[in-house]
Amino acid sequence: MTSPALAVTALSKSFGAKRAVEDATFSVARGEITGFLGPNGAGKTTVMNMIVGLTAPDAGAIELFGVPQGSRQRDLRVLFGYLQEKPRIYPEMTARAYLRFFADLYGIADAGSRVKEVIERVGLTAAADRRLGNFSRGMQQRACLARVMLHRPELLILDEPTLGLDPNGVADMRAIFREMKAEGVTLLFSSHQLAEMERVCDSVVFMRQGRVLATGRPGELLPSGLSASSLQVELYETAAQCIQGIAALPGVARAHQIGPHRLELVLRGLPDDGRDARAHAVRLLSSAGYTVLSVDAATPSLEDIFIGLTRPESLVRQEPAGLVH
Ligand SMILES: Nc1ncnc2c1ncn2[C@@H]1O[C@H](COP(=O)(O)OP(=O)(O)OP(=O)(O)O)[C@@H](O)[C@H]1O
Repeated sequence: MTSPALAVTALSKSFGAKRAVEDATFSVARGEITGFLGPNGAGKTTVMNMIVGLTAPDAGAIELFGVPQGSRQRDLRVLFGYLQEKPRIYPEMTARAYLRFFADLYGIADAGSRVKEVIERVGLTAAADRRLGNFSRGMQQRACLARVMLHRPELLILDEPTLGLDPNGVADMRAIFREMKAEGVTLLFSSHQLAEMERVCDSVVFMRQGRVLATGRPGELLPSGLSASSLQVELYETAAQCIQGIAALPGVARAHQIGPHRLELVLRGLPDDGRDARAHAVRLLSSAGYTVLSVDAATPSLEDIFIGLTRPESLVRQEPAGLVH
């Protein structure tokens, strides 16, 4: 079996009394885009710094393409590129000069043509001879991304690459990720842009308070308490009037208001079959005297999952403002 691009096992790190990362285990499949998610201070940057060798773990193991970190067999640094959160640029340099400077520093043989290639890859050809200081935040971020891909790494590790970008900048970044994936590059990136993660990620890893809470494919991850028997129900009656009565019905595990006439309902003891669950909900609510206008299987978004995992006491849909930078 082919080894994953990255395997992190039981990784821990403390800074003094602060346990920044505790027993973190996850892997990143080759050729996939993996999103690394968690609230501020979850430990994502610390994990990334340990993966790339900037921070020494207290315990645990890291393998890159099947090779243990610290092994002398191969210089692992050539395998990955790392874009740190808030990377530094040299504002007085043009994008081309900046990239040429690093290409020479890294000893890249075909520096001139490789610089041209990466400039094209991140869509900066027209601006290549402008000074970085005059670039927008999104363009600066693209120049930094170009820098970390100069040496043709097989794995890109990107810490908050979309932080501070406007929606166009985020969409550009997403397109670049997809193109890189199509070329066979593996990506691991942290982000708070949940909707963006959902659209671009093959897999996600959730962290909170130093621990990995969940890993998996976005469509398959379910927050605790949500299951395939979670439904969104639209009623003729107002949700506020009937929420308590519905929550008290036998067979209803939870009921939350999610709109003036909409409820999220979790039924008890049903098989994971959406059709059965919907039919059951209609019968249950109708026989209790409610008028059901529609019932949909609730497909949790990454945002729902994030809230479910990071605030287990609350599965009520909330505005993302408190979670997004
Ligand atoms: N060098 C350090 N010294 C002391 N504490 C640190 C150090 N680096 C990180 N921490 C602490 O470890 C915890 C994890 O921080 P980390 O930066 O890894 O989280 P994060 O998930 O990347 O957060 P953010 O999304 O805000 O960047 C935080 O409580 C942080 O304050």
